[in-house]
Amino acid sequence: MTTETPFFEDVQAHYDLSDDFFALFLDESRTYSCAYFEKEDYSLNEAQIAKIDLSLGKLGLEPGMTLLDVGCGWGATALRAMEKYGVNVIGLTLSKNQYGHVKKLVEDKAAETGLSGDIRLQGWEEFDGKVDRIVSIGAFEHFRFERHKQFFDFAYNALPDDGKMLLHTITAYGLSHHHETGNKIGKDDFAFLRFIATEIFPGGQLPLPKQVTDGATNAGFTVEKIQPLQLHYARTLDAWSKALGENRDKAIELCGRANYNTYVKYLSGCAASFRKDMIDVMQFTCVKG
Ligand SMILES: C[S@@+](CC[C@H](N)C(=O)[O-])C[C@H]1O[C@@H](n2cnc3c(N)ncnc32)[C@H](O)[C@@H]1O
Repeated sequence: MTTETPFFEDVQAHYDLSDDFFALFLDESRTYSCAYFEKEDYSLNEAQIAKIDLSLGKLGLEPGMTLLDVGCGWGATALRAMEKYGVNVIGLTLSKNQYGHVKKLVEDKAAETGLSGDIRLQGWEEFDGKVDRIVSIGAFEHFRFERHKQFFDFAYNALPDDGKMLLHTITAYGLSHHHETGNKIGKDDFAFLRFIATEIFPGGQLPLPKQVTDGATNAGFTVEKIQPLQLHYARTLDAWSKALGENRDKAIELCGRANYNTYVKYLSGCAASFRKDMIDVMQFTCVKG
């Protein structure tokens, strides 16, 4: 456990806008991260389940283990882990709305399966237990550079000698990458990323892939595999944009025209940033031992 206070206010400013609003464009599992279109004809929901299975499948889960989900969102990964792998789960979120939504679902699943399911309104900064495996999907972007070392040390110490962590995060590319690839990046591209880090995800920061691998290896992990999913995120964002557009009137009724317009800009602009190779999204399999 660290002595740091999690960034509750910044995180809640985004996720606690309105559950009904997010439900208008997310799939029915309310997974809010890059889907994995493993098969060309997958629906968004099938691709979200495929991403969750891809992530959990890298962890070597065995029935009876305890899995920590750092940034459990609306609970799809924790529920799937209980159902498919027979593991106990602890899920952490900083969002009050997500906590209210997932706690009951996971408790019901625990009663049905005889497993333990514990959802907490708590940051990893405040977590003090030992677990067998860690999964973290789409949360690292909120942790801030100055806490990366603490996060990797925390994860390393929470795991047993043969422990594993699957870390899934959006990453940025530096100027040297754009020089090498001949990618034409302009002021507007950087202005868009600033808009995301101020108006959409306040305090959000995108690491370079090397920052993730250095952070993990400095803590003692070996990064066994890195899997980029860049164009899968563009496609996910297209699906969210389309669904939001189809629900325009309801979205405006729930959250106002300004929020609707901001989300249209955010979702379509992020899809373009993935396609332009400005940003990527990667799964890092970090193993101890
Ligand atoms: C983009 S959502 C992803 C949710 C989920 N993993 C998914 O794929 O749908 C990011 C999640 O990270 C959580 N989060 C952000 N900072 C956190 C922290 N310091 N500790 C724990 N959770 C955090 C948020 O509350 C939210 O649940």
